Amino acid sequence: MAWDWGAVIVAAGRGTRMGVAENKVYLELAGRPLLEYSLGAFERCAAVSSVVLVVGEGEAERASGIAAAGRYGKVADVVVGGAERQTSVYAGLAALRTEGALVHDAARPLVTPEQIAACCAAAEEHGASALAVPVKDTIKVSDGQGFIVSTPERSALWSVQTPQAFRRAELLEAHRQAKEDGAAATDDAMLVERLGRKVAIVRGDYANLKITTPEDLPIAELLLARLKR
Ligand SMILES: Nc1ccn([C@@H]2O[C@H](COP(=O)(O)OP(=O)(O)OP(=O)(O)O)[C@@H](O)[C@H]2O)c(=O)n1
Ligand SMILES: C[C@](O)(CO)[C@H](O)COP(=O)(O)O
Repeated sequence: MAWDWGAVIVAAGRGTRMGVAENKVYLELAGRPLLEYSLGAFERCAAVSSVVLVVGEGEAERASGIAAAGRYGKVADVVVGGAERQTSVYAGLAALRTEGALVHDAARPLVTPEQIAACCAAAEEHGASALAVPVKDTIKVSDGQGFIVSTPERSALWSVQTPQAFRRAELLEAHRQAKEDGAAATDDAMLVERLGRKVAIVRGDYANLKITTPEDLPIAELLLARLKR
């Protein structure tokens, strides 16, 4: 890679949709905390030199302990996140020093070093990139009252994942601008898109699922056993 790459791994959520009392990134997947899988993938990706781990209030010791026990030596900093994913990413970015910045959800444990490297390569070529898979279902837009208003053409729809990769200064600027404008986004690409920049799609893998609701965990266990990640 031409750029030096660092990663922000966001792990400061609550897991509300998971319906558990603790932050879901500490739930076990095949006997190891979810968080460890992402740390492992970034550790094994040669393109990445450092990782900033963003954790919840009061969780720094627990997260640092997991990073130390697993010898994830690329973890350069552990910072406390915010109330929303967007504020957590912003906090992590502020602590990153590399030219390239990857952003990844700790809630996506099945990411691979190859996918991370592919995002870095595409961002170096196009300015920014995001891992994504083609949508399999037909997607409807609702009126918010329980009725369908339209059906977007499926062939143009992608379900975007993480990692997403950017030039760090550009992503920081996009976050700064969004904060100033009061713009909320559910991913980082969206913040860069709103500044008129292009984000390249990197074809990902359906197995890189986000552990969001209870049925996702047993599915991830099956995938893990099958894919030997
Ligand atoms: N304030 C927040 C919210 C989310 N995240 C992180 O962003 C990723 C994706 O978020 P999501 O799946 O929504 O996680 P939660 O916020 O924990 O889940 P929920 O929305 O169901 O509460 C997760 O790795 C989560 O830890 C974060 O760092 N800070
Ligand atoms: C960033 C993301 O994982 C891309 O699919 C997703 O948007 C995170 O959303 P969430 O609302 O934090 O679950």
